[in-house]
Amino acid sequence: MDTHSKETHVQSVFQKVAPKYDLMNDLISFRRHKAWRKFTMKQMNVQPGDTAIDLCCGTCDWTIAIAKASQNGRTVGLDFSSNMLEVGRKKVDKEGLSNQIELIQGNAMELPFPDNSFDYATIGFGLRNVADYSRVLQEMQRVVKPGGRVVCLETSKPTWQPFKSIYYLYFERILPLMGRLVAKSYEQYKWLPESLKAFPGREELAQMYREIGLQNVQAFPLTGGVAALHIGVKGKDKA
Ligand SMILES: C[S@@+](CC[C@H](N)C(=O)[O-])C[C@H]1O[C@@H](n2cnc3c(N)ncnc32)[C@H](O)[C@@H]1O
Repeated sequence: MDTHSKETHVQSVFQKVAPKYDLMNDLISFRRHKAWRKFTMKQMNVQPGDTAIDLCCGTCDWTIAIAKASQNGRTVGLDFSSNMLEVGRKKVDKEGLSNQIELIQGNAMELPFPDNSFDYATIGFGLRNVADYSRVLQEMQRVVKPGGRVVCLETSKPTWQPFKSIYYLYFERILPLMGRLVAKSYEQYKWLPESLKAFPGREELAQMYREIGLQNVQAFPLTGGVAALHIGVKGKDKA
């Protein structure tokens, strides 16, 4: 799929699933995504005053968690789906964080910020959806300060048989049916396994981090490798 077709397809998927996105996340991951997010926040160790940009922020769960941890630190959420942002904005308002969190409709491939702007750049279940993974990681590296972190939480590929076979059966056959039943979106939930197929495995993604120059790269498998957390640091020489 070329860049334009992938972006158009992905945008239409999320415009459609936005109202049911949070419910479906709980269902399809058996609520594991909450534990993955908690583990991620622990590893990030955000300090009061830290600043962050959350790419592909969607309905803003991670954006809100970062803003709370950084207390008064500037937090930006960026996404290209107006419907996902709308759901997110309601949650941000409900949490009383609308003065701290700035939500922007934009493309993760071209961040509208100067170099060295943030302490963290994060992307949650978003990298798999973009047209050029490496370009987005480079953009994340560009906008963090030297010493800042590029953090990616994403579905991944378990390698251990027989778990792997059961997982693929669930992901490719059962999950789209759940999408049809609950969110009335069979085609949209078919996109999840399709996008995972093309996405690098845990080690390959860590290698991609290193290739663009990120340092001290850590890759954590989550729940038998069905998800993974990657963290890399921007070198002081990259200012
Ligand atoms: C699976 S959702 C993840 C939402 C949220 N980060 C989370 O952790 O639940 C993926 C999001 O990425 C957004 N997205 C995909 N490609 C994008 C791009 N190129 N630029 C901006 N947003 C994008 C979609 O609109 C969608 O809201």
